[in-house]
Amino acid sequence: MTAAASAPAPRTEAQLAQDAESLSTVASMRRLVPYIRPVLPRIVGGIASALGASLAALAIPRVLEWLVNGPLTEGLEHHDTRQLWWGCALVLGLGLLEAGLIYVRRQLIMVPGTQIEARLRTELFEHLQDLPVAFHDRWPGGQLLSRSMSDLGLLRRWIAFGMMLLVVASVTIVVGIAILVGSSGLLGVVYLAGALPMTILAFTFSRRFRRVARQSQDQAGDLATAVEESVHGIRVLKAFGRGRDALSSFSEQADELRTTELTKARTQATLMGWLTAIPELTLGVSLVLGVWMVSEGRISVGALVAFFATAAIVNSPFIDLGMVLSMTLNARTAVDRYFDVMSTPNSLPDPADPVELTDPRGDLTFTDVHFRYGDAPATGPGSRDILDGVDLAVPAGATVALVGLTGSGKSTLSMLVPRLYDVTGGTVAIDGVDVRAMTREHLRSLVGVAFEDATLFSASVRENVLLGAPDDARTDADLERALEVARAEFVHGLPDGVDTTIGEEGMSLSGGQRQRLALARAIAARPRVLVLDDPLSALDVDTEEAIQARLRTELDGITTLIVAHRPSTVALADLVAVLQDGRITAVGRHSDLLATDEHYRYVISSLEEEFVPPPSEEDEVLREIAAGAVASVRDQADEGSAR
Ligand SMILES: Nc1ncnc2c1ncn2[C@@H]1O[C@H](COP(=O)(O)OP(=O)(O)OP(=O)(O)O)[C@@H](O)[C@H]1O
Repeated sequence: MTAAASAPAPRTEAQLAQDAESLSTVASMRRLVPYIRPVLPRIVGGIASALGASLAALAIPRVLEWLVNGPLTEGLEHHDTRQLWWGCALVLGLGLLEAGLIYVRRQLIMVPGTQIEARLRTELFEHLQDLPVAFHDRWPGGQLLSRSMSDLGLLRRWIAFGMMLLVVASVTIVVGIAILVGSSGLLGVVYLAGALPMTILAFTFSRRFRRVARQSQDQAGDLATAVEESVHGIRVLKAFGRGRDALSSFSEQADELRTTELTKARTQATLMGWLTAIPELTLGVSLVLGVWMVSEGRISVGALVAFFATAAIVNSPFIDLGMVLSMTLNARTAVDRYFDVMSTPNSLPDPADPVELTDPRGDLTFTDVHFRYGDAPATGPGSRDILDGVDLAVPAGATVALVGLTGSGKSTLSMLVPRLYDVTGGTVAIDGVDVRAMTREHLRSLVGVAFEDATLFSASVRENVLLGAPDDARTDADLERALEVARAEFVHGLPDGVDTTIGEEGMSLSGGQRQRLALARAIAARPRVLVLDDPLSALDVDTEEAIQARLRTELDGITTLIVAHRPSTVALADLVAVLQDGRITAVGRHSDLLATDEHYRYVISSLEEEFVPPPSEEDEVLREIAAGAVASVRDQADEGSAR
């Protein structure tokens, strides 16, 4: 059994969500510590400034108490206003200090949030690049997009605002209540009694809000996938007139998200309502009690004023707490969703002790290769290995065409060479070295690939073609050579030649043009082993022939495995290998196989049926008849208009 076969099955999205749910909010957020550590001084400075501002605010009522009890009563009786002025100056000073500290807090806290967000996003992108194709088969693009954009945006806002407000609100409440209980005794205890139902409420709210927050962020990801898919497939939707269907299914999803968002907003509004009402209620009760206590001479008027001024200051963080709690739970969901991806290990790791081929020849061998996709059922139909013991040797410098019925596994076999997937049994080797014994970077410097579905990037032609080229083969001459072999000289007619930026995924080019650039890219990489998966399928016959002629000399010395979907592609090859029932059942020259192998004859005849032949003499005659018919229609029209 191979390493890949024994690897644990990847966690599904639902399982990952469950794993995350089992963590406490503190445990979940603790995963951010390595990211927060480098910017910790600024964050601590910001929190300290915010705390200083709150303490300055809490000190103001103490000065007011002293002013009311001292300078305002006794002082004025003795016509002594000096202390009054000093008191006013102190209140002003504390107010200015509070404002100054709030300014410092904002300055300090602004940067860390954006720094952490940028680092998290870059690492996510890096990890996504590193994860194998099998991961991307399972994860919808929109989910990854929403995790790297909106989730990280939520996290930035929490770091810049929520985290600090959480600390400041908690400290202000604790210190404020301690002051209230310490200075006003019974009044403080009454106020404190209100904190108990609020704690219970906050706890119940957290559980409910967490569930709905996760649901809404997951639904937003699904919605992003729907947008991505319909934008990607806009041509198909328009061509089949399915725009309305796409819209109605999108509206359904958008409605679901809206309903979840509303539930979330209602849950938050309920909590905020209670967090506003309970302190106000306790304040009301305290007011009645306080007035009675003053009338009974149990506390001074100054103490009562100070109590209410302090309680007013403590009330506001109670209200903030509702908002901060929901921000924190949103951020926690964002962290969970981020680490769902980041904690997915790479199932195709580099070996601990990699082998490097210093002078590669390019012998490519498949020995008893087995493969099945991760989502294949363990039993029943579809449980068989797609590749079920493939043995094939492509000698260095040879070109072998892989031929088989549709769905026989030709593309799958070709993807095992650059390790886009790993075998689940057997080995794929270059010069006798298992491809899994090399680093992926080294392996991919040896192997060039071009697929039928030519993917290009929104970058210049030059950048696209030289994407995989080694450092010493990136000159203009290298670029021109690759373009010439792939017959992609059309790029010189583009507005900025090879420096023209081609639109998103190269959609501004024709299918054939994209394929030629993808082929040029594979050639520019100067590989020892070239894997071509029907890279000429979108080309007209003349262009294909011209490219084939050029490739035949160019491929001399490069080991080439070419998946053939057209009989003409077979002409490129020295040998043809027939893939049937997951195995190579015959290897030989095209003419020999035609004579000896019944399955090969069947496959070639089915490929010929699909293949549109080049124009024949008969076509030329038909074309002339058609041209004549068009001309006679035009003549009749001219006559009609003359009359
Ligand atoms: N990413 C995937 N996940 C699961 N199954 C897959 C995946 N890609 C291909 N398959 C399945 O593997 C089998 C072989 O597919 P593959 O594309 O290798 O065949 P092929 O011979 O190249 O076909 P064609 O000639 O039509 O291109 C098919 O049954 C296909 O449904």
